[in-house]
Amino acid sequence: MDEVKSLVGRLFRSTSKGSGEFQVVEMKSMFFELTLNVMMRMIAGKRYCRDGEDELEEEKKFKEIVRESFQVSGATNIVDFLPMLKWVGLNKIEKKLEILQRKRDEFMQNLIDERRKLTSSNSCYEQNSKTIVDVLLSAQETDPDYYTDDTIRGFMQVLLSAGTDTSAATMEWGLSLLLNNPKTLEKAREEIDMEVGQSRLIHESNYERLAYLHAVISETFRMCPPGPLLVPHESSEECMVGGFSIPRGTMLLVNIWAMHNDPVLWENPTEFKPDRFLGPGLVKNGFTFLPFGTGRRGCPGESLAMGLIPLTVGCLIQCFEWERMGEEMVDMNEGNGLNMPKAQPLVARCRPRPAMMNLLSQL
Ligand code: HEM
Repeated sequence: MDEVKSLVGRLFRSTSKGSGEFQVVEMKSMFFELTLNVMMRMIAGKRYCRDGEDELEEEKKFKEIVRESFQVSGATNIVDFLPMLKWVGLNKIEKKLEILQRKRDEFMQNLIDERRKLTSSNSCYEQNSKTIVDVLLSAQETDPDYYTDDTIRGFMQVLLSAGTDTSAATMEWGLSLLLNNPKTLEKAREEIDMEVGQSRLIHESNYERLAYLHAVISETFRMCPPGPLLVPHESSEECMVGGFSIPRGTMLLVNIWAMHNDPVLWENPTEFKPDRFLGPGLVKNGFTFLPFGTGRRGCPGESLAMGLIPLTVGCLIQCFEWERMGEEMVDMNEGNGLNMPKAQPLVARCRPRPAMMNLLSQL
């Protein structure tokens, strides 16, 4: 909640300068910084994106590592397909990855060492301020062969790359869809005004009563799933899938984008219709809607994401008025990258809602 409040406060400060005029805001980086702060606070108890304060050297280094990691994560490495090209010097991506990995390891190791020092020197260390690194370090005490520093660094990196861009991209797609469908935005706001009011921000405890907001998020996941092919799975035994015999050891990619947009399964799949997730028409067969995958290797971050995304999008609807940059629709094309990013970062016009000014000025 702290981080969502901080995002809302930051947006308020940057949009309340004019005399009630709409201001242009770029939302992609705002969402990304929000999810980066949430993850890094959980992992190591630190935030790296702070509003209005001078950037520390450590913050600069961290942002550079994150930027480089995302740049190379979706890149095609031609040497994977034609290994002999390595000998003619076409392995630049591999070299880049090696350098990046060294930088990442050094950075993560410093964080581990810092937490190790802090927890061992602080005898009245509070249980509820434990980070993921602290938990892994205490597991290291009982099982040092498994929980090595190397493994802990790996955990940190996986959580960071799986938990930031996915949630940020969903918020960006969701707000873009709402800007292109202002009546839906209005309906979601009416629900929030009725169930939460205007004297406090949405809280997770209100979720049960915000069915339409959740339907908006589900419809966003249906149309723009951030893991469109899940992650590659491998058959551990020979099996039959949809009448095809799949040998043991086959790599299986599940195209959930195609499933979520299949006209046989969904009426008018290209239309943004959150109502399809409400009431008796609710999708009953869970295997037609799998934004987080399923089974043993399904996403372990689902509840975290489903705590954060409705909260963020809901607070933005509750506190601000939103408009597209002009008559033209927000561009909904996809760019390159693992998590189906938008081709163009979302830029919109935004101003605080008069009814929320009192609350916003206290943030
Ligand atoms: C909008 C948010 C998110 C979406 C749509 C999403 C989606 C997915 C999908 C589709 C998979 C592959 C599942 C499969 O193949 O069956 C996955 C795996 C994973 N996700 Fe997420 N995720 C999100 C947020 C998060 C967050 C916040 C975290 C971390 C806290 C996280 C951590 C992971 C990890 C560690 C895996 C690998 C699990 C494994 O291989 O066993 N994800 N996610």
